[in-house]
Amino acid sequence: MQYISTRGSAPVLTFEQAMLTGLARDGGLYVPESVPVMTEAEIAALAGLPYEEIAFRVMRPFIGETFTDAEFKALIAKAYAGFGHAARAPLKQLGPNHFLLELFHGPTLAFKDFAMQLIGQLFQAALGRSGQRVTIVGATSGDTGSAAIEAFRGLSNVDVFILYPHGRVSEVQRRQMTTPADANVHALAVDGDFDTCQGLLKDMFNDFAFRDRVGLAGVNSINWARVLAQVVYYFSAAVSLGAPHRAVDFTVPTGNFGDIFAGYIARQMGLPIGKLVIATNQNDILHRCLTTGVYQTESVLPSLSPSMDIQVSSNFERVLFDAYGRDGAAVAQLMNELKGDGAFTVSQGPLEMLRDTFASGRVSEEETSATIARTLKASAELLCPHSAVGVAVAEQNLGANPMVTLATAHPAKFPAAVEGATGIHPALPPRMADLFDRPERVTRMTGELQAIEALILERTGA
Ligand SMILES: Cc1ncc(COP(=O)(O)O)c(C=O)c1O
Ligand SMILES: N[C@@H](CCOP(=O)(O)O)C(=O)O
Repeated sequence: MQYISTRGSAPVLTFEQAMLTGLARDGGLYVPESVPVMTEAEIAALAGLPYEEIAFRVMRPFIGETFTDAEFKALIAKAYAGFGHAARAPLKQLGPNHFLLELFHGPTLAFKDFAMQLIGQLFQAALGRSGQRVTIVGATSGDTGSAAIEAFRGLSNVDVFILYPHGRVSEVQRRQMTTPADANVHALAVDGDFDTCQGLLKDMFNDFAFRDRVGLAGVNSINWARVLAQVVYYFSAAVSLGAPHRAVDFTVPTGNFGDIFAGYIARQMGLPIGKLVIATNQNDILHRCLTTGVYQTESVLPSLSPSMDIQVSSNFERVLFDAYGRDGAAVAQLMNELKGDGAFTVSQGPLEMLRDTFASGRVSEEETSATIARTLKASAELLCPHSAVGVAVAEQNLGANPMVTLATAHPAKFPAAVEGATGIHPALPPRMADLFDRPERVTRMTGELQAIEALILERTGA
C-alpha cells in the first residue's frame, strides 16, 4: 500500500512514512493510492466481533509491512484498553430509526481519542525501533489538543506542542491541555482562531529547514493515520444495524472534515452507507459550498460548538482530489486560489460528484440549544453542542435507512452550553474531578510564525 499527495508532486510514501510525515512536502495531504475493498462476506463477518478485532480487520490492508499482524493487534489492544465502555463506541437509540454513536468514552472524552490513542501506540512502536526523535505540533479548536497530549505525554522521544486559539476553547478543554505536568507537553495559547493555528502549523510544515531540524510530525487529521482509525467505527456501527444486508445513513458534526472523510473512505471500502450528511454550525462553509459551488471563507464566528468553529476544512482537499479525478495539479490550483483570494469555485463535474456523495445542513445557535433540550426530554440523552448540531441535521434527513448520528464529545466538556440549554450541569467523570484544582502551564503567543518556531527550537534544543 502506497500513499500519494493530493497535490501530485510529493514523494510516494509507505504507511509508516506517511504517518510520521504528516503534511506532504508539496503542501498536499496523503491518501492511499487506491482504497482496498472489503467483500460483502468480509463485512458481514464483522458483526458481533469486539471493537478491537473490527479495527484490525478494517485497518490491516492499509498498513502494508509497517507492523506484523501480531504487533498491530497488540497495539490496537493497548490503544483501546483505557476506554470507559466495553463496546468502545456504543450505539444508543434516539428514535424509531435514529441512533447515536457515542464516541466520547475515551480518556479525553471526545472522538479524537479513537485515533489519537492508536497513533500514540503506532508512533511509539515506529520511533522505538528507528531511534528517531520527533516534534509533534498540533493545531486545535479544543479536542485534538487534549487527545494528543494524553496520547504522547511523558514519552522520551517526542515533544508535543499544541496551538489553541486563546479564549476560544471551553474551560474544560483548556485545562485538559494546560494542566498535564509532563516536561514534553507545551500548550501555546495563540491570538486568533483555529484557522490561525492551523495556518501556522501548515506554514511550519512548508518551512523545510525548520521542519527537518526539529523532526516535525503532525497529529491533526491531515495525518492519514488519524483518518484511518476513524473509519473503524463506521463499520462497527453499521454492522450492528444490519449492514451489509441493509444500508445505513450517517450524520457527522463537521469542522475540519476529517471525521466525515473517514465515513467516505468506509463507503469506498464497500460499506453500504446511504446518506452521508455534513452537519455544520453557523460556520457553515461546507454547507454553503455544496449549495452554491463556491468555497468562500468568512470570519470565524464563536459558537456554542467551538470545536467546529473552522473555515478552512483541511480534509475537504482529500475529497476534492477524488472529485477532480485525482488531478493533483487541479487541486493545487484550487488551494492556491484559496490562499490568495480566500475562495475558489468548484467546477460543475466535481460539484455534481460532491452533491451525489454528501448531503448537508446548517444549525443555528438557537436550534443547537433547543436540540439539546428536546433530546434530553425525548430520549434522556444529554448531548454536547457538537452532537446536537449533528442530531438536528439528522432529524431533517431521516429516511428509510437507519440513521446514525456521531456524538463526538461528552457533554461535560461544554458545561456552559449544556447548562444553558437544560439547567443541568454535566459532571466530569471522577478521574477528572480535580481538573479545576490542578495548576495550569501555558505560554501565550501572538500568531507570529517566527516567534513560535523560535520557542519550539529553544524548548526542544534542536
Ligand atoms: C467535538 C467535535 N465535534 C466535531 C468536530 C468536527 O470534526 P472534524 O474536524 O473531523 O470535521 C470536532 C473537531 O474536529 C470536535 O472536536
Ligand atoms: N475540532 C478539532 C479541530 C482539529 O481537527 P483535526 O481532526 O484535524 O485534528 C479540534 O478539536 O482540535
